[in-house]
Amino acid sequence: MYAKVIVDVPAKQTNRAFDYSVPSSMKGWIEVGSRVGVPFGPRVLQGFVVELHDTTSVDPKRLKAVRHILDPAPPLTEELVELGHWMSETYLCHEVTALQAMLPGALKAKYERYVQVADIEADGSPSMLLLLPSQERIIDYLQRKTKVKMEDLLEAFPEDGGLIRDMLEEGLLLEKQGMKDRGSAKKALTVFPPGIKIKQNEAASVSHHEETRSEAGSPVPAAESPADSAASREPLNLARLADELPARSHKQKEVLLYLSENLKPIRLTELMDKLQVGASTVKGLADRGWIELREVEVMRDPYANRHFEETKPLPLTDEQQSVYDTIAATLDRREHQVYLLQGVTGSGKTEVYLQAISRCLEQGREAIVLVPEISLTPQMVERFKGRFGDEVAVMHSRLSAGERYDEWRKIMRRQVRVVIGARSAVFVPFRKIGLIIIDEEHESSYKQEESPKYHARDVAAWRARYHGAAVVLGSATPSLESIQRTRPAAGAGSEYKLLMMPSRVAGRPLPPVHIVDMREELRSGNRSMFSRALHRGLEQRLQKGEQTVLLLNRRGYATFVMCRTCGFVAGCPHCDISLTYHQVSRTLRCHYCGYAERQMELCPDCGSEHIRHFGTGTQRVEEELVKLFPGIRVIRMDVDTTTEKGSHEKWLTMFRNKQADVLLGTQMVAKGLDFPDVTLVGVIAADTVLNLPDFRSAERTFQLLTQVAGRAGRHTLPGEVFVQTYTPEHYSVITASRHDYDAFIAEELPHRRQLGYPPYCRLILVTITHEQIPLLVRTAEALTMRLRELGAMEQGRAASCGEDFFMDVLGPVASPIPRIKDRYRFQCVVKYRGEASASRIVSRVLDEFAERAAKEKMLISVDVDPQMLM
Ligand SMILES: Nc1ncnc2c1ncn2[C@@H]1O[C@H](COP(=O)(O)OP(=O)(O)OP(=O)(O)O)[C@@H](O)[C@H]1O
Ligand SMILES: [Zn+2]
Ligand SMILES: [Zn+2]
Repeated sequence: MYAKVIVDVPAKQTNRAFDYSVPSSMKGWIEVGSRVGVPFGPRVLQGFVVELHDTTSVDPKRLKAVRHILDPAPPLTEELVELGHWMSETYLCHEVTALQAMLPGALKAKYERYVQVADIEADGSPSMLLLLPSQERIIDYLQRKTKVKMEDLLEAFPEDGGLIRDMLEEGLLLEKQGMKDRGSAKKALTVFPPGIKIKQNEAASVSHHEETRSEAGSPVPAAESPADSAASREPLNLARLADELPARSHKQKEVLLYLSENLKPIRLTELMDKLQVGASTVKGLADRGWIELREVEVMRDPYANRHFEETKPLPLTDEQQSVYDTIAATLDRREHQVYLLQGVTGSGKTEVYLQAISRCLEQGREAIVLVPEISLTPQMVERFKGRFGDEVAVMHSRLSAGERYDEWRKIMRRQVRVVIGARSAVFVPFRKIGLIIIDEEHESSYKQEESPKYHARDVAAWRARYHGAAVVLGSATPSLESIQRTRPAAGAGSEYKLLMMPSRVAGRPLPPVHIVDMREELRSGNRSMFSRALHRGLEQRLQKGEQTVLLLNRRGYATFVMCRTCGFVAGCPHCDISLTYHQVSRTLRCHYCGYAERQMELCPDCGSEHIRHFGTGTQRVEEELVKLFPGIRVIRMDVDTTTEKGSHEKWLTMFRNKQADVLLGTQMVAKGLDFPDVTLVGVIAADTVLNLPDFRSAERTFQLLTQVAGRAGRHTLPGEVFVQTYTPEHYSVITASRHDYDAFIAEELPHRRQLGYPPYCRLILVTITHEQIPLLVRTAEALTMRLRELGAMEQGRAASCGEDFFMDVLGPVASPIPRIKDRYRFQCVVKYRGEASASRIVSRVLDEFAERAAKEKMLISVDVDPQMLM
């Protein structure tokens, strides 16, 4: 048997599958999707099996063999391997990068370099070797230990770095590379009464309230287990043994009696807690061979101590019902279809998701729910756990690597059938997907900014097509790309189908939104960041004991340091960007390269002491709130206050329990929250996004304002919204204030069409970086020219066959951030319409330039469908 393996070296030369032979011992094990260790040159690398064959075109004698299989069951499915291939072509990334992105961080290989003594004997010339005493000491040290890391060796012989290097060069020492996973299963000592035979898998949920679903359906290494041998003997009678013990061993008696009544494995710590005995008491019994004590894998469950109120399906409103019926019919027919569910804020989209998932589970299929990271709030998790209980795994970045790994293992073991998570949860290794839901589908966080630069929406559609599954994209403010796809294309049907829920549940009205012109405020002498109207609104809410949500957009309110005498702004010496002030550590930091320096006391330019630290915008708002309304209780949620694990949850619970009057924050407070007593929403400054040099800025402004306005008056109390702005005439502000999506796109789409931006064209952003500008400019220009040339040729070819294809290349120009980490950055933008040939052209040009780029140390990166042109 032969395997094609993609190795873990993201480079052009290795971006293809290599052939290996499969030793017969592995034949029953190895599968497409297995993670393996394979010899590659002098090293052993991690790789993924992408194909298995009985024959090979390579001379079998020249093939190396697969060295190890790294996991008991393959972490990837055949489908995911195929998806990886599609991603590499679509997003122009290395295939291994795509495959790696599908695994939890814990499974990503970490390489460790070990130092070994060369096998001198085998060289046949031992007598020729004359070792220096210092060399002998090093060899002696290495022979006494195993797996000595290079760093450790250098630490043990701090004087001899040069000597060690020489020994490596002379071949006296060898460097070996080993592999290690970043995270691992957590183990806990577990007590086994005699005669209890248990499989590793089941042991995993020992003494956990979750019941164990049967087999994972995957082979697990037959661990040498003491319980197995115990089982072959006649089970010991624990009660009788307890009698044999002397009276002073009453603690041990207690343990034996407990175990004789509860003939099942129990975690050591739990047993100690229960019976108030020490570990030595239990270990003593194990030493006598009466019980078994061994380590088993346990699951970390971040929600273990949480009780979720069970919820029952609500009777649906007419609008919900008709949307649900359409989705359910598609599920029943096992058809593939992407739905765009446009439902205003508070229209009850979540209840539709829940009931659609129920239907999908009844069919024995699985469901994935994606939500933006910041709206993966406890409230959201609660809704799904409340309906589906232990069937739900949660994946988000606030879990530790270990916790995430455990959630992922639950999926591998088929212990859960619903996953709710942020972007990367789209890759969970389910095998029978029936439904994928993407909530707030317009959110830019569904696009990954690092390679693989995939969009979860498109990956979801791909997977759903593979499985014959439905996709539901939900939003009150769909992205223009998605809404465009609901419109019939020339000569064909539409790609997505539009479903609408235009009204709020129970006939509740959308809140009135008042636009406040802040220029007007200034003219009337109000210099505060609160307009008089918002001030009055806050006052009223405080009197009535109702709550307020205040939004301050983080972007545009950077936290920087400026000299008030000369206007000097502290910038990063390596990047063209200002440094960010971190109040806690009193440092200035660069968010792009990590450069940090101490807070300035004097201006480096003019020596002035008048340095002003602009704290986070939210911090300033908080200060002003407290000044204006003494005694006001404010919860501030921003990057500074939510880094600590669980802090998010803590703040929101406090707010829900009405321990605060105001929830003040960045985008975090705009989405998904559903609090009955919030009757006022204030937007401190609506323009901060509008001023960004980004063709999506109007769309983002409209979305953010609509979302945050949607937090008010969601239950019985009516709500009200104030939007403060310096551009009250802008259509994104006006249409958002009227909750009028159609009016917004009626203004926005013609702009996009005129400028040739998405959704009318697609974009590919090519960024080129180098330390020297002249070289950079030359290469950037050559590359852009070549793109233009090939684009024109393709356009000509398409025109002659009557195909619709258009391609244009803008640039090259300096990137909006012209320098990062001492590298200058230039970019060009490919605009195109029509089928995928543009990415083929870009891919071809990259290939042509690969050698030159390597020689010149030029870095070229590509972003297909970029969210930002940065
Ligand atoms: N059929 C129903 N009957 C009664 N109440 C409902 C029903 N459906 C939803 N609700 C309630 O209406 C409120 C709003 O629903 P939900 O949060 O799902 O809205 P949404 O459409 O997701 O809004 P947003 O886009 O703002 O997140 C919730 O409190 C929910 O419990
Ligand atoms: Zn100065
Ligand atoms: Zn920097």
